[in-house]
Amino acid sequence: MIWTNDPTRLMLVASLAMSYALVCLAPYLRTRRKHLAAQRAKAEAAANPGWIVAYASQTGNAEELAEQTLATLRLAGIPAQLSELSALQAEDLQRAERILFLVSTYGEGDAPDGAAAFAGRLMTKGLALPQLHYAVLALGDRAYAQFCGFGRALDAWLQEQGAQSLFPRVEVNRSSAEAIGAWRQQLSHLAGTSDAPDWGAPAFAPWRLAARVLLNPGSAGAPVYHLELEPQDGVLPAWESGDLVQAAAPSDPERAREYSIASIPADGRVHLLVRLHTHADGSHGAASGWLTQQAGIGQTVQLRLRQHRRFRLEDNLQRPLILIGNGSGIAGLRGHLKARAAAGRARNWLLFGERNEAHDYHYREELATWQLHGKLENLDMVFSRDQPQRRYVQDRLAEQADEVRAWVAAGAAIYVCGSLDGMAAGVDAALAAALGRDALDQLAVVGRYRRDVY
Ligand SMILES: Cc1cc2nc3c(=O)[nH]c(=O)nc-3n(C[C@H](O)[C@H](O)[C@H](O)COP(=O)(O)O)c2cc1C
Repeated sequence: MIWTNDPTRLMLVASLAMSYALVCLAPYLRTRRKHLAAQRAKAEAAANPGWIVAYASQTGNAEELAEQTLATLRLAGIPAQLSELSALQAEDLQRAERILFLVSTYGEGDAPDGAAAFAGRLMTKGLALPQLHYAVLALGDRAYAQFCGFGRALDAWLQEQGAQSLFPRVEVNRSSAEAIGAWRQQLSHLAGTSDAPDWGAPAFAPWRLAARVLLNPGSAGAPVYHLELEPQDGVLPAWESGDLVQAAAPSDPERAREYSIASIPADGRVHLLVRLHTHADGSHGAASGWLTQQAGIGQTVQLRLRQHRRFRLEDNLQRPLILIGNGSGIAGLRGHLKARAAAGRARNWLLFGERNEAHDYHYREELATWQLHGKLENLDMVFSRDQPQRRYVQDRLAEQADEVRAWVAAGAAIYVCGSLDGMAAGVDAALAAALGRDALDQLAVVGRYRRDVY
């Protein structure tokens, strides 16, 4: 710069320097303002931690209701956060002033898989919780002996710890709209809103039945059909492998059945595996009878797709995968294998059980093709009735304990899909024997042991 005494020029230089300083300062001030705001928010959050909406869910019902509960609170301006029950530590419970628990029940009155560790870790001990106000929404099904067993146990434990209930436990039988309505009403009352969004019945959409094939002619078991469906409006909704559909017979829309989706959106259709259910009196199950016997090709079927986060691949897409199942459980596992093949993930090990190789080897060619192209590293098919001594998938798993340990040590995740009776408990025991019970529980907590058993 050339030195000058000219006052006009001096003014100009000074104002330029000032503008430059402001330009430099503005981002700094913005960042600082943001920083201070974040600090203030943090301090406020510490002073008033807000409400916690904690859920324990196996197939997503409790999770979905927890999300709706959270939305209702936030709409009312109440700070609230969502948490899986298993993520809560003793200190969180002792610090919190308000927690809404939404939990389902599995097994025989047990916690859903993901919450087993919470039940074992915290609910077996005493923990003073006099500051805690809470409510429980317990999901279950009256067809089971221990109706809402886990929700009731959680409620009783909280009472014993001195926590105070905000209103009596609400029990939901088979997603009853009435009970869910009662929970919503209590919530609106607490939150001081009358304009809570309606959590109305899920919307079903019309789909066209495009194909149906009997997969197991001559089987000793009930007939299993492969179905393909296309949306009537031609617009394929998004879903991920592991998700479910709900389907109901037109004659009995109240009793929708859930089926695992056996395809991925790239297939252009929803594939389902439906086993025809026959009651003792010879009549067919409403949904399975409708889907496999009554609905004709081209006819409209009402479906609703449902996210099933607990059984999605998520981060496990990157990991080696051990897929275990039996019977119609191949549906959910096939969805995952398709997603893996599409993503170029080849470290897949399928252990699958059915009755006879001659009749019940579902998707045989497809599995062989994946193997041939290196997309399925290990395939263990176990046919229970092809030898004098019955053999099940858990027996194979027990023989392969070393291999299971090696895969898990290499970071594998484990997915189990199929029947609860006979398979799920046997597989769980074989995995616990191979890996150790605590290690298996820990895998469930971090989402590396996921089950869709029914
Ligand atoms: C294999 C299995 C076992 C179940 N056991 C029970 C039970 O013992 N008691 C009960 O009330 N409900 C039981 N249920 C019903 C579930 O709790 C109910 O379907 C609930 O809506 C599931 O919610 P979620 O999707 O959040 O896991 C069971 C369901 C299945 C599939």
